[in-house]
Formats: sequence, structure tokens, C-alpha cells
Amino acid sequence: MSVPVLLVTGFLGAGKTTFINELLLDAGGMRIAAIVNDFGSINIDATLLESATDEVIGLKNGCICCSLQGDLLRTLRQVLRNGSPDLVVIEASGVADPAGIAQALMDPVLIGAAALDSIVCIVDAEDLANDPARWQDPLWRAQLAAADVVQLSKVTPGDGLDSVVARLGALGKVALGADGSTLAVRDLIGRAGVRLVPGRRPVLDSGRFASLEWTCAGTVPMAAFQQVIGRLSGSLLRAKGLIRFTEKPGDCLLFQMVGKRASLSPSGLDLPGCRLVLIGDASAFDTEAARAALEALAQE
Ligand SMILES: Nc1nc2c(ncn2[C@@H]2O[C@H](COP(=O)(O)OP(=O)(O)OP(=O)(O)O)[C@@H](O)[C@H]2O)c(=O)[nH]1
Repeated sequence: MSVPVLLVTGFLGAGKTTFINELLLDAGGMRIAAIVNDFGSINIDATLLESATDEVIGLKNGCICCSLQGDLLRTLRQVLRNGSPDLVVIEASGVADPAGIAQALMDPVLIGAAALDSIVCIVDAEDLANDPARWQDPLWRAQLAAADVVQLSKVTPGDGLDSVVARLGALGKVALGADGSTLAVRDLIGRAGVRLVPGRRPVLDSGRFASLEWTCAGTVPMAAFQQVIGRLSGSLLRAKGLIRFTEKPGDCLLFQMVGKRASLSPSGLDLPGCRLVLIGDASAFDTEAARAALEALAQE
């Protein structure tokens, strides 16, 4: 019998890694392997998931819905060779159109060993409230359209939640998690209808996003870092990183920013220096200016 593959999609920062982490931590005895595609060359998501399962493989430097389709298939074969898991979870990057990944997974050789089961789309309720234009975003709509299961994240009771659920319903999607709950992993499997090879071409707009990956071997001063991020925030869609501040060089902190909301929390990791990924709209985000501003912060 082929191993089911669960594909988790959703816009930048929607909560895909958080959702998968919860699945892995509450796997109900299932052996789950995770394949994680980050947009850039620093695979923060894979690093974050490594503590939750033995088998996490990061795919970086491209997108599995287009340039890395071959890498995805090779990785999947490798995962299957390493001892058949009960389930493979693939986290798409926030810029991926799941149609491209579904097409790749229709590979005639692979399909007997691993077959795409459900596609879960994480929909960020807070993002929809803050940025109603998201409803018209072609990439966001393509991610939603592909979904067998729509899971809401960042829900606040009231706050227009009923109208979000109703509007998703009008688009033909039943949104789960309006009460903050998530389905158990076993209940996510087998939810797909008959899946045809997607006829349309994936929504790809490689020029839409600009990203910067920055690392330094030492630390950065906290107040100056916050100032730089504050200045950049208007042009950023997503930022994440593992940062050591000069004031507390012993702590490796997880920095997250989605839209205007930023947070710092203990990462539980012990990686040296700092690593940061910034993603913005290409028309607004000046990566070289951002790099220079970050370089000016680096301390030994
Ligand atoms: N309050 C709240 N925060 C959440 C929820 N889900 C995710 N977050 C936060 O949102 C931020 C992004 O979450 P991730 O899980 O990394 O999002 P992602 O979709 O994997 O992000 P990318 O892979 O970078 O596109 C983090 O700071 C999370 O802690 C949620 O349900 N509620």
C-alpha cells in the first residue's frame, strides 16, 4: 500500500510550521516524516521542526511547486527508502502554488509508493482582517482552491470571524478551527476527493517577491535590531530568524514577523551567531539597503 502524503500549504506566515509541529507532537503513534520547503537558503522551518520528529528534511533554494519538483521526488524516494513512515507531511513554502506540487506528485513511478492524500490550506484569519485585499490575491486563491481541508489560524472570537467563515463557505470551503481547534492527524487523511491532474498551470510570479538571507557569526544589539526591523517592516511580508543579542549572547532567540506583528521567543536551539530571512514585495523591499543596515549591526 502506498504511503499517504499530506500537503500543507498557505500564504507566507499563515502558520504552516506551527500546524505541522502540533501534528508531529500529537501523532497518535504514527511515524511521520516531514519535508519542508523554505523559500531561501536558510531553512528555519526545518530547524524548528527537527525537535518534533526524527525525520525532517529541508528543501531550500527554490520552490517545490516549480524549480525544485525533481528535488522533491528524489527526497520523497529517500524518505521511503529510510524505512516506510505511516505518513509523509510536506510543508510548501508560502509562495508555492500547490497545483505545481500536486502535478509533481503524480509521478507515475512514485505513485505506487507514495500518493498525495489531502491538501490542507492554513488560512490566517488575522491577515484577512488586516488586509482584506488578500481575498483577491491570485496566489492566495490558488492555495485555497487546491485545499481539501481549510484550517483557520490566528483566530480571535468576534473580530469578523463569522464573516470570514461565511466568505470561505461561499468559495466552497468549510473552514475548520474557528474555535481554535485542529483535527487529529488521522482525521486529516482520506479527505481528498478524486484528484485529477490539475489542468491549469500553477500560479507563478517569480518576480513578485524579493528575499534576503542574512547571517552573522556574532551578535546584534537588541534596540538597534528592533529599529532596523521597524524601519523595514512597511516593506516586509514575512521575517524569521534565529538571533543572538549582544546583551544576552548565550540565548538563541526565535524572531518571527508576519505583517506588522513581531515576536521574540526562546528557540530551544543552540546555533551559533544569527540567521535571518526577510521576504517582501519586490516593488517595495530594497534588499541591498536592508543587507547594509543589518551588516552595520553585526558585532563579534
Ligand atoms: N496567535 C497565533 N499565532 C500563530 C498561530 N499559528 C502561527 N502563529 C504565529 O505566526 C507566526 C508564523 O507561523 P509559522 O507557523 O512559522 O508560519 P508559516 O506558514 O510556516 O510561515 P512561512 O513558512 O514562513 O510562510 C509565528 O510567530 C507563529 O507563532 C495561531 O494559530 N495563533
